[in-house]
Amino acid sequence: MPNLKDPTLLREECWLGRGWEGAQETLTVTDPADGRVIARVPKMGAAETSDAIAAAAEAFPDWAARPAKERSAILRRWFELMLEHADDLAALMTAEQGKPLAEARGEAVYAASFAEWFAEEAKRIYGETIPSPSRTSRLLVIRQPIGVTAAITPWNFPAAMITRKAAPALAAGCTMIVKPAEQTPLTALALARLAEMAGIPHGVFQVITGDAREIGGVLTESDVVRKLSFTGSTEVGRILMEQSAPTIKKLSLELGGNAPFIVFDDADLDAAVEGAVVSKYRNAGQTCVCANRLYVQAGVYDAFAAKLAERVGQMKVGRGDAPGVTIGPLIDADAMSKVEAHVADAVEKGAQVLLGGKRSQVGPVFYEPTILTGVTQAMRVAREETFGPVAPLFRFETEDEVIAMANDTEFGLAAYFYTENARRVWRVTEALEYGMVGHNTGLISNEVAPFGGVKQSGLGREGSRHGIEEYLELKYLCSAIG
Ligand SMILES: NC(=O)c1ccc[n+]([C@@H]2O[C@H](COP(=O)([O-])OP(=O)(O)OC[C@H]3O[C@@H](n4cnc5c(N)ncnc54)[C@H](O)[C@@H]3O)[C@@H](O)[C@H]2O)c1
Ligand SMILES: O=C[C@H](O)CS(=O)(=O)O
Repeated sequence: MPNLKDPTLLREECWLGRGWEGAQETLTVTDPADGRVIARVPKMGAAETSDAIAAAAEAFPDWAARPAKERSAILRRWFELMLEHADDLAALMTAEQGKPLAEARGEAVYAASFAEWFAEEAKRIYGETIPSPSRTSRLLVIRQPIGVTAAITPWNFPAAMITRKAAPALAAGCTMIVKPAEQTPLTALALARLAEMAGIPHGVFQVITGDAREIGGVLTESDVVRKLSFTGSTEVGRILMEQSAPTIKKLSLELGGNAPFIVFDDADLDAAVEGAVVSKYRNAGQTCVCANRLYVQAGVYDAFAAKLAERVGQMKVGRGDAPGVTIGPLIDADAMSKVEAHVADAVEKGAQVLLGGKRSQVGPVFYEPTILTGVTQAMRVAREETFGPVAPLFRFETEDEVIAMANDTEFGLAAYFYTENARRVWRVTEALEYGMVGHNTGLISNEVAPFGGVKQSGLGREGSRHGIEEYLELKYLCSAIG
């Protein structure tokens, strides 16, 4: 475990309504780079989840009744504390998730930005007046917090996926119970420690670790929990959607992706290579918006492949806390098996390995940054989210052909394309069936823009002015004055 500047950020207890709580049974937290146990956290279950829901319900009225400016100031303090402790948050993320330290620090700042943004949005939850159709009535709309909410989050962005939910929830006046991924609880618990330091009252923000199915079952079945925000695989999103149906919960689902990355003949190839690198290899390819399929127009295919290989060949595989490392470990052996299966399937069906294509010597869950050529739609990499540092290059001839291939998936989260043709920008942007599109860039995520997907990549949006609407209900008043 790294030495933290503030050791109180390393928590092996849950942050619940009554404060920090342990449990007889614990779950181990391991460093993915070498499998070492770095901490133990409580294995909480149904009883503790029910208690957390009760505490959240008890805290809700006062938190919702506070002036928005007061909630805003507390969220702002949480933001400031995240920035002040960014190095410690980064050290915890690298220790339990494996990402390179520089990326982890970037995530700490990114996570903090959601608290900053929604501290501001808290003060702008406006209502509406509506011109009445009659002389004797007056109509208006107010926005109110939905109440007790829950969040279930993934391991790949242990900090940002929590604040992207908790910040708007608390800004709106809701209370939130977070169940982080079992692989990355330490970052979540450190955020809880910072929430405690920021003065977020007990019960308003809780972090519970333990049995995912058991905790998730109680959260989804409870009629007190009026909103569930989930980020994770589409498969689990379906399960939670089904479990939430009996209580008609409001849902936000940020699910799987299968991003196309399209390079047209007229693209700036150097820019396209840089965009491909940042989109594909960030977090060792373990991001929901990473380029999963790279479509390159025939006229520039060989040149792009060569440039990309030269650039990727400079990458360094290793532990995330080692100097100069750009590709850290995959999260676990299952992730490694999936990446290997995807590469083997592609090669078996005729693809060639231009670079990498095998496990790194660094360790059992390290995979070499890889480029495949001669890839076709018949291969698994075309249909499934690889979630690893593998760039499969597909060749295409025409714009219509590549749009059809890009849209030939049940996913619709992010898509990218490179062209210098202004007319093509509008044609391709409007034709791509995705929630988010990057033009001449491979990095689109920030706190001010609406993040989310269409089709089976999810429901709703996070961040931006839209993100807070997920935690509000509209109430319409018709007042007779005649
Ligand atoms: N769209 C986005 O913003 C976004 C962001 C990050 C990750 N993801 C997606 O998440 C996936 C990778 O993350 P992951 O492996 O953590 O996903 P996952 O779906 O396996 O797990 C996500 C969370 O759900 C919990 N969970 C799993 N099964 C559950 C159940 N039956 N009941 C209740 N909770 C359950 C896990 O403990 C974890 O906290 C990828 O598909 C990736 O694309 C999407
Ligand atoms: O994995 C997907 C996350 O949303 C990562 S990011 O928001 O694109 O940084």
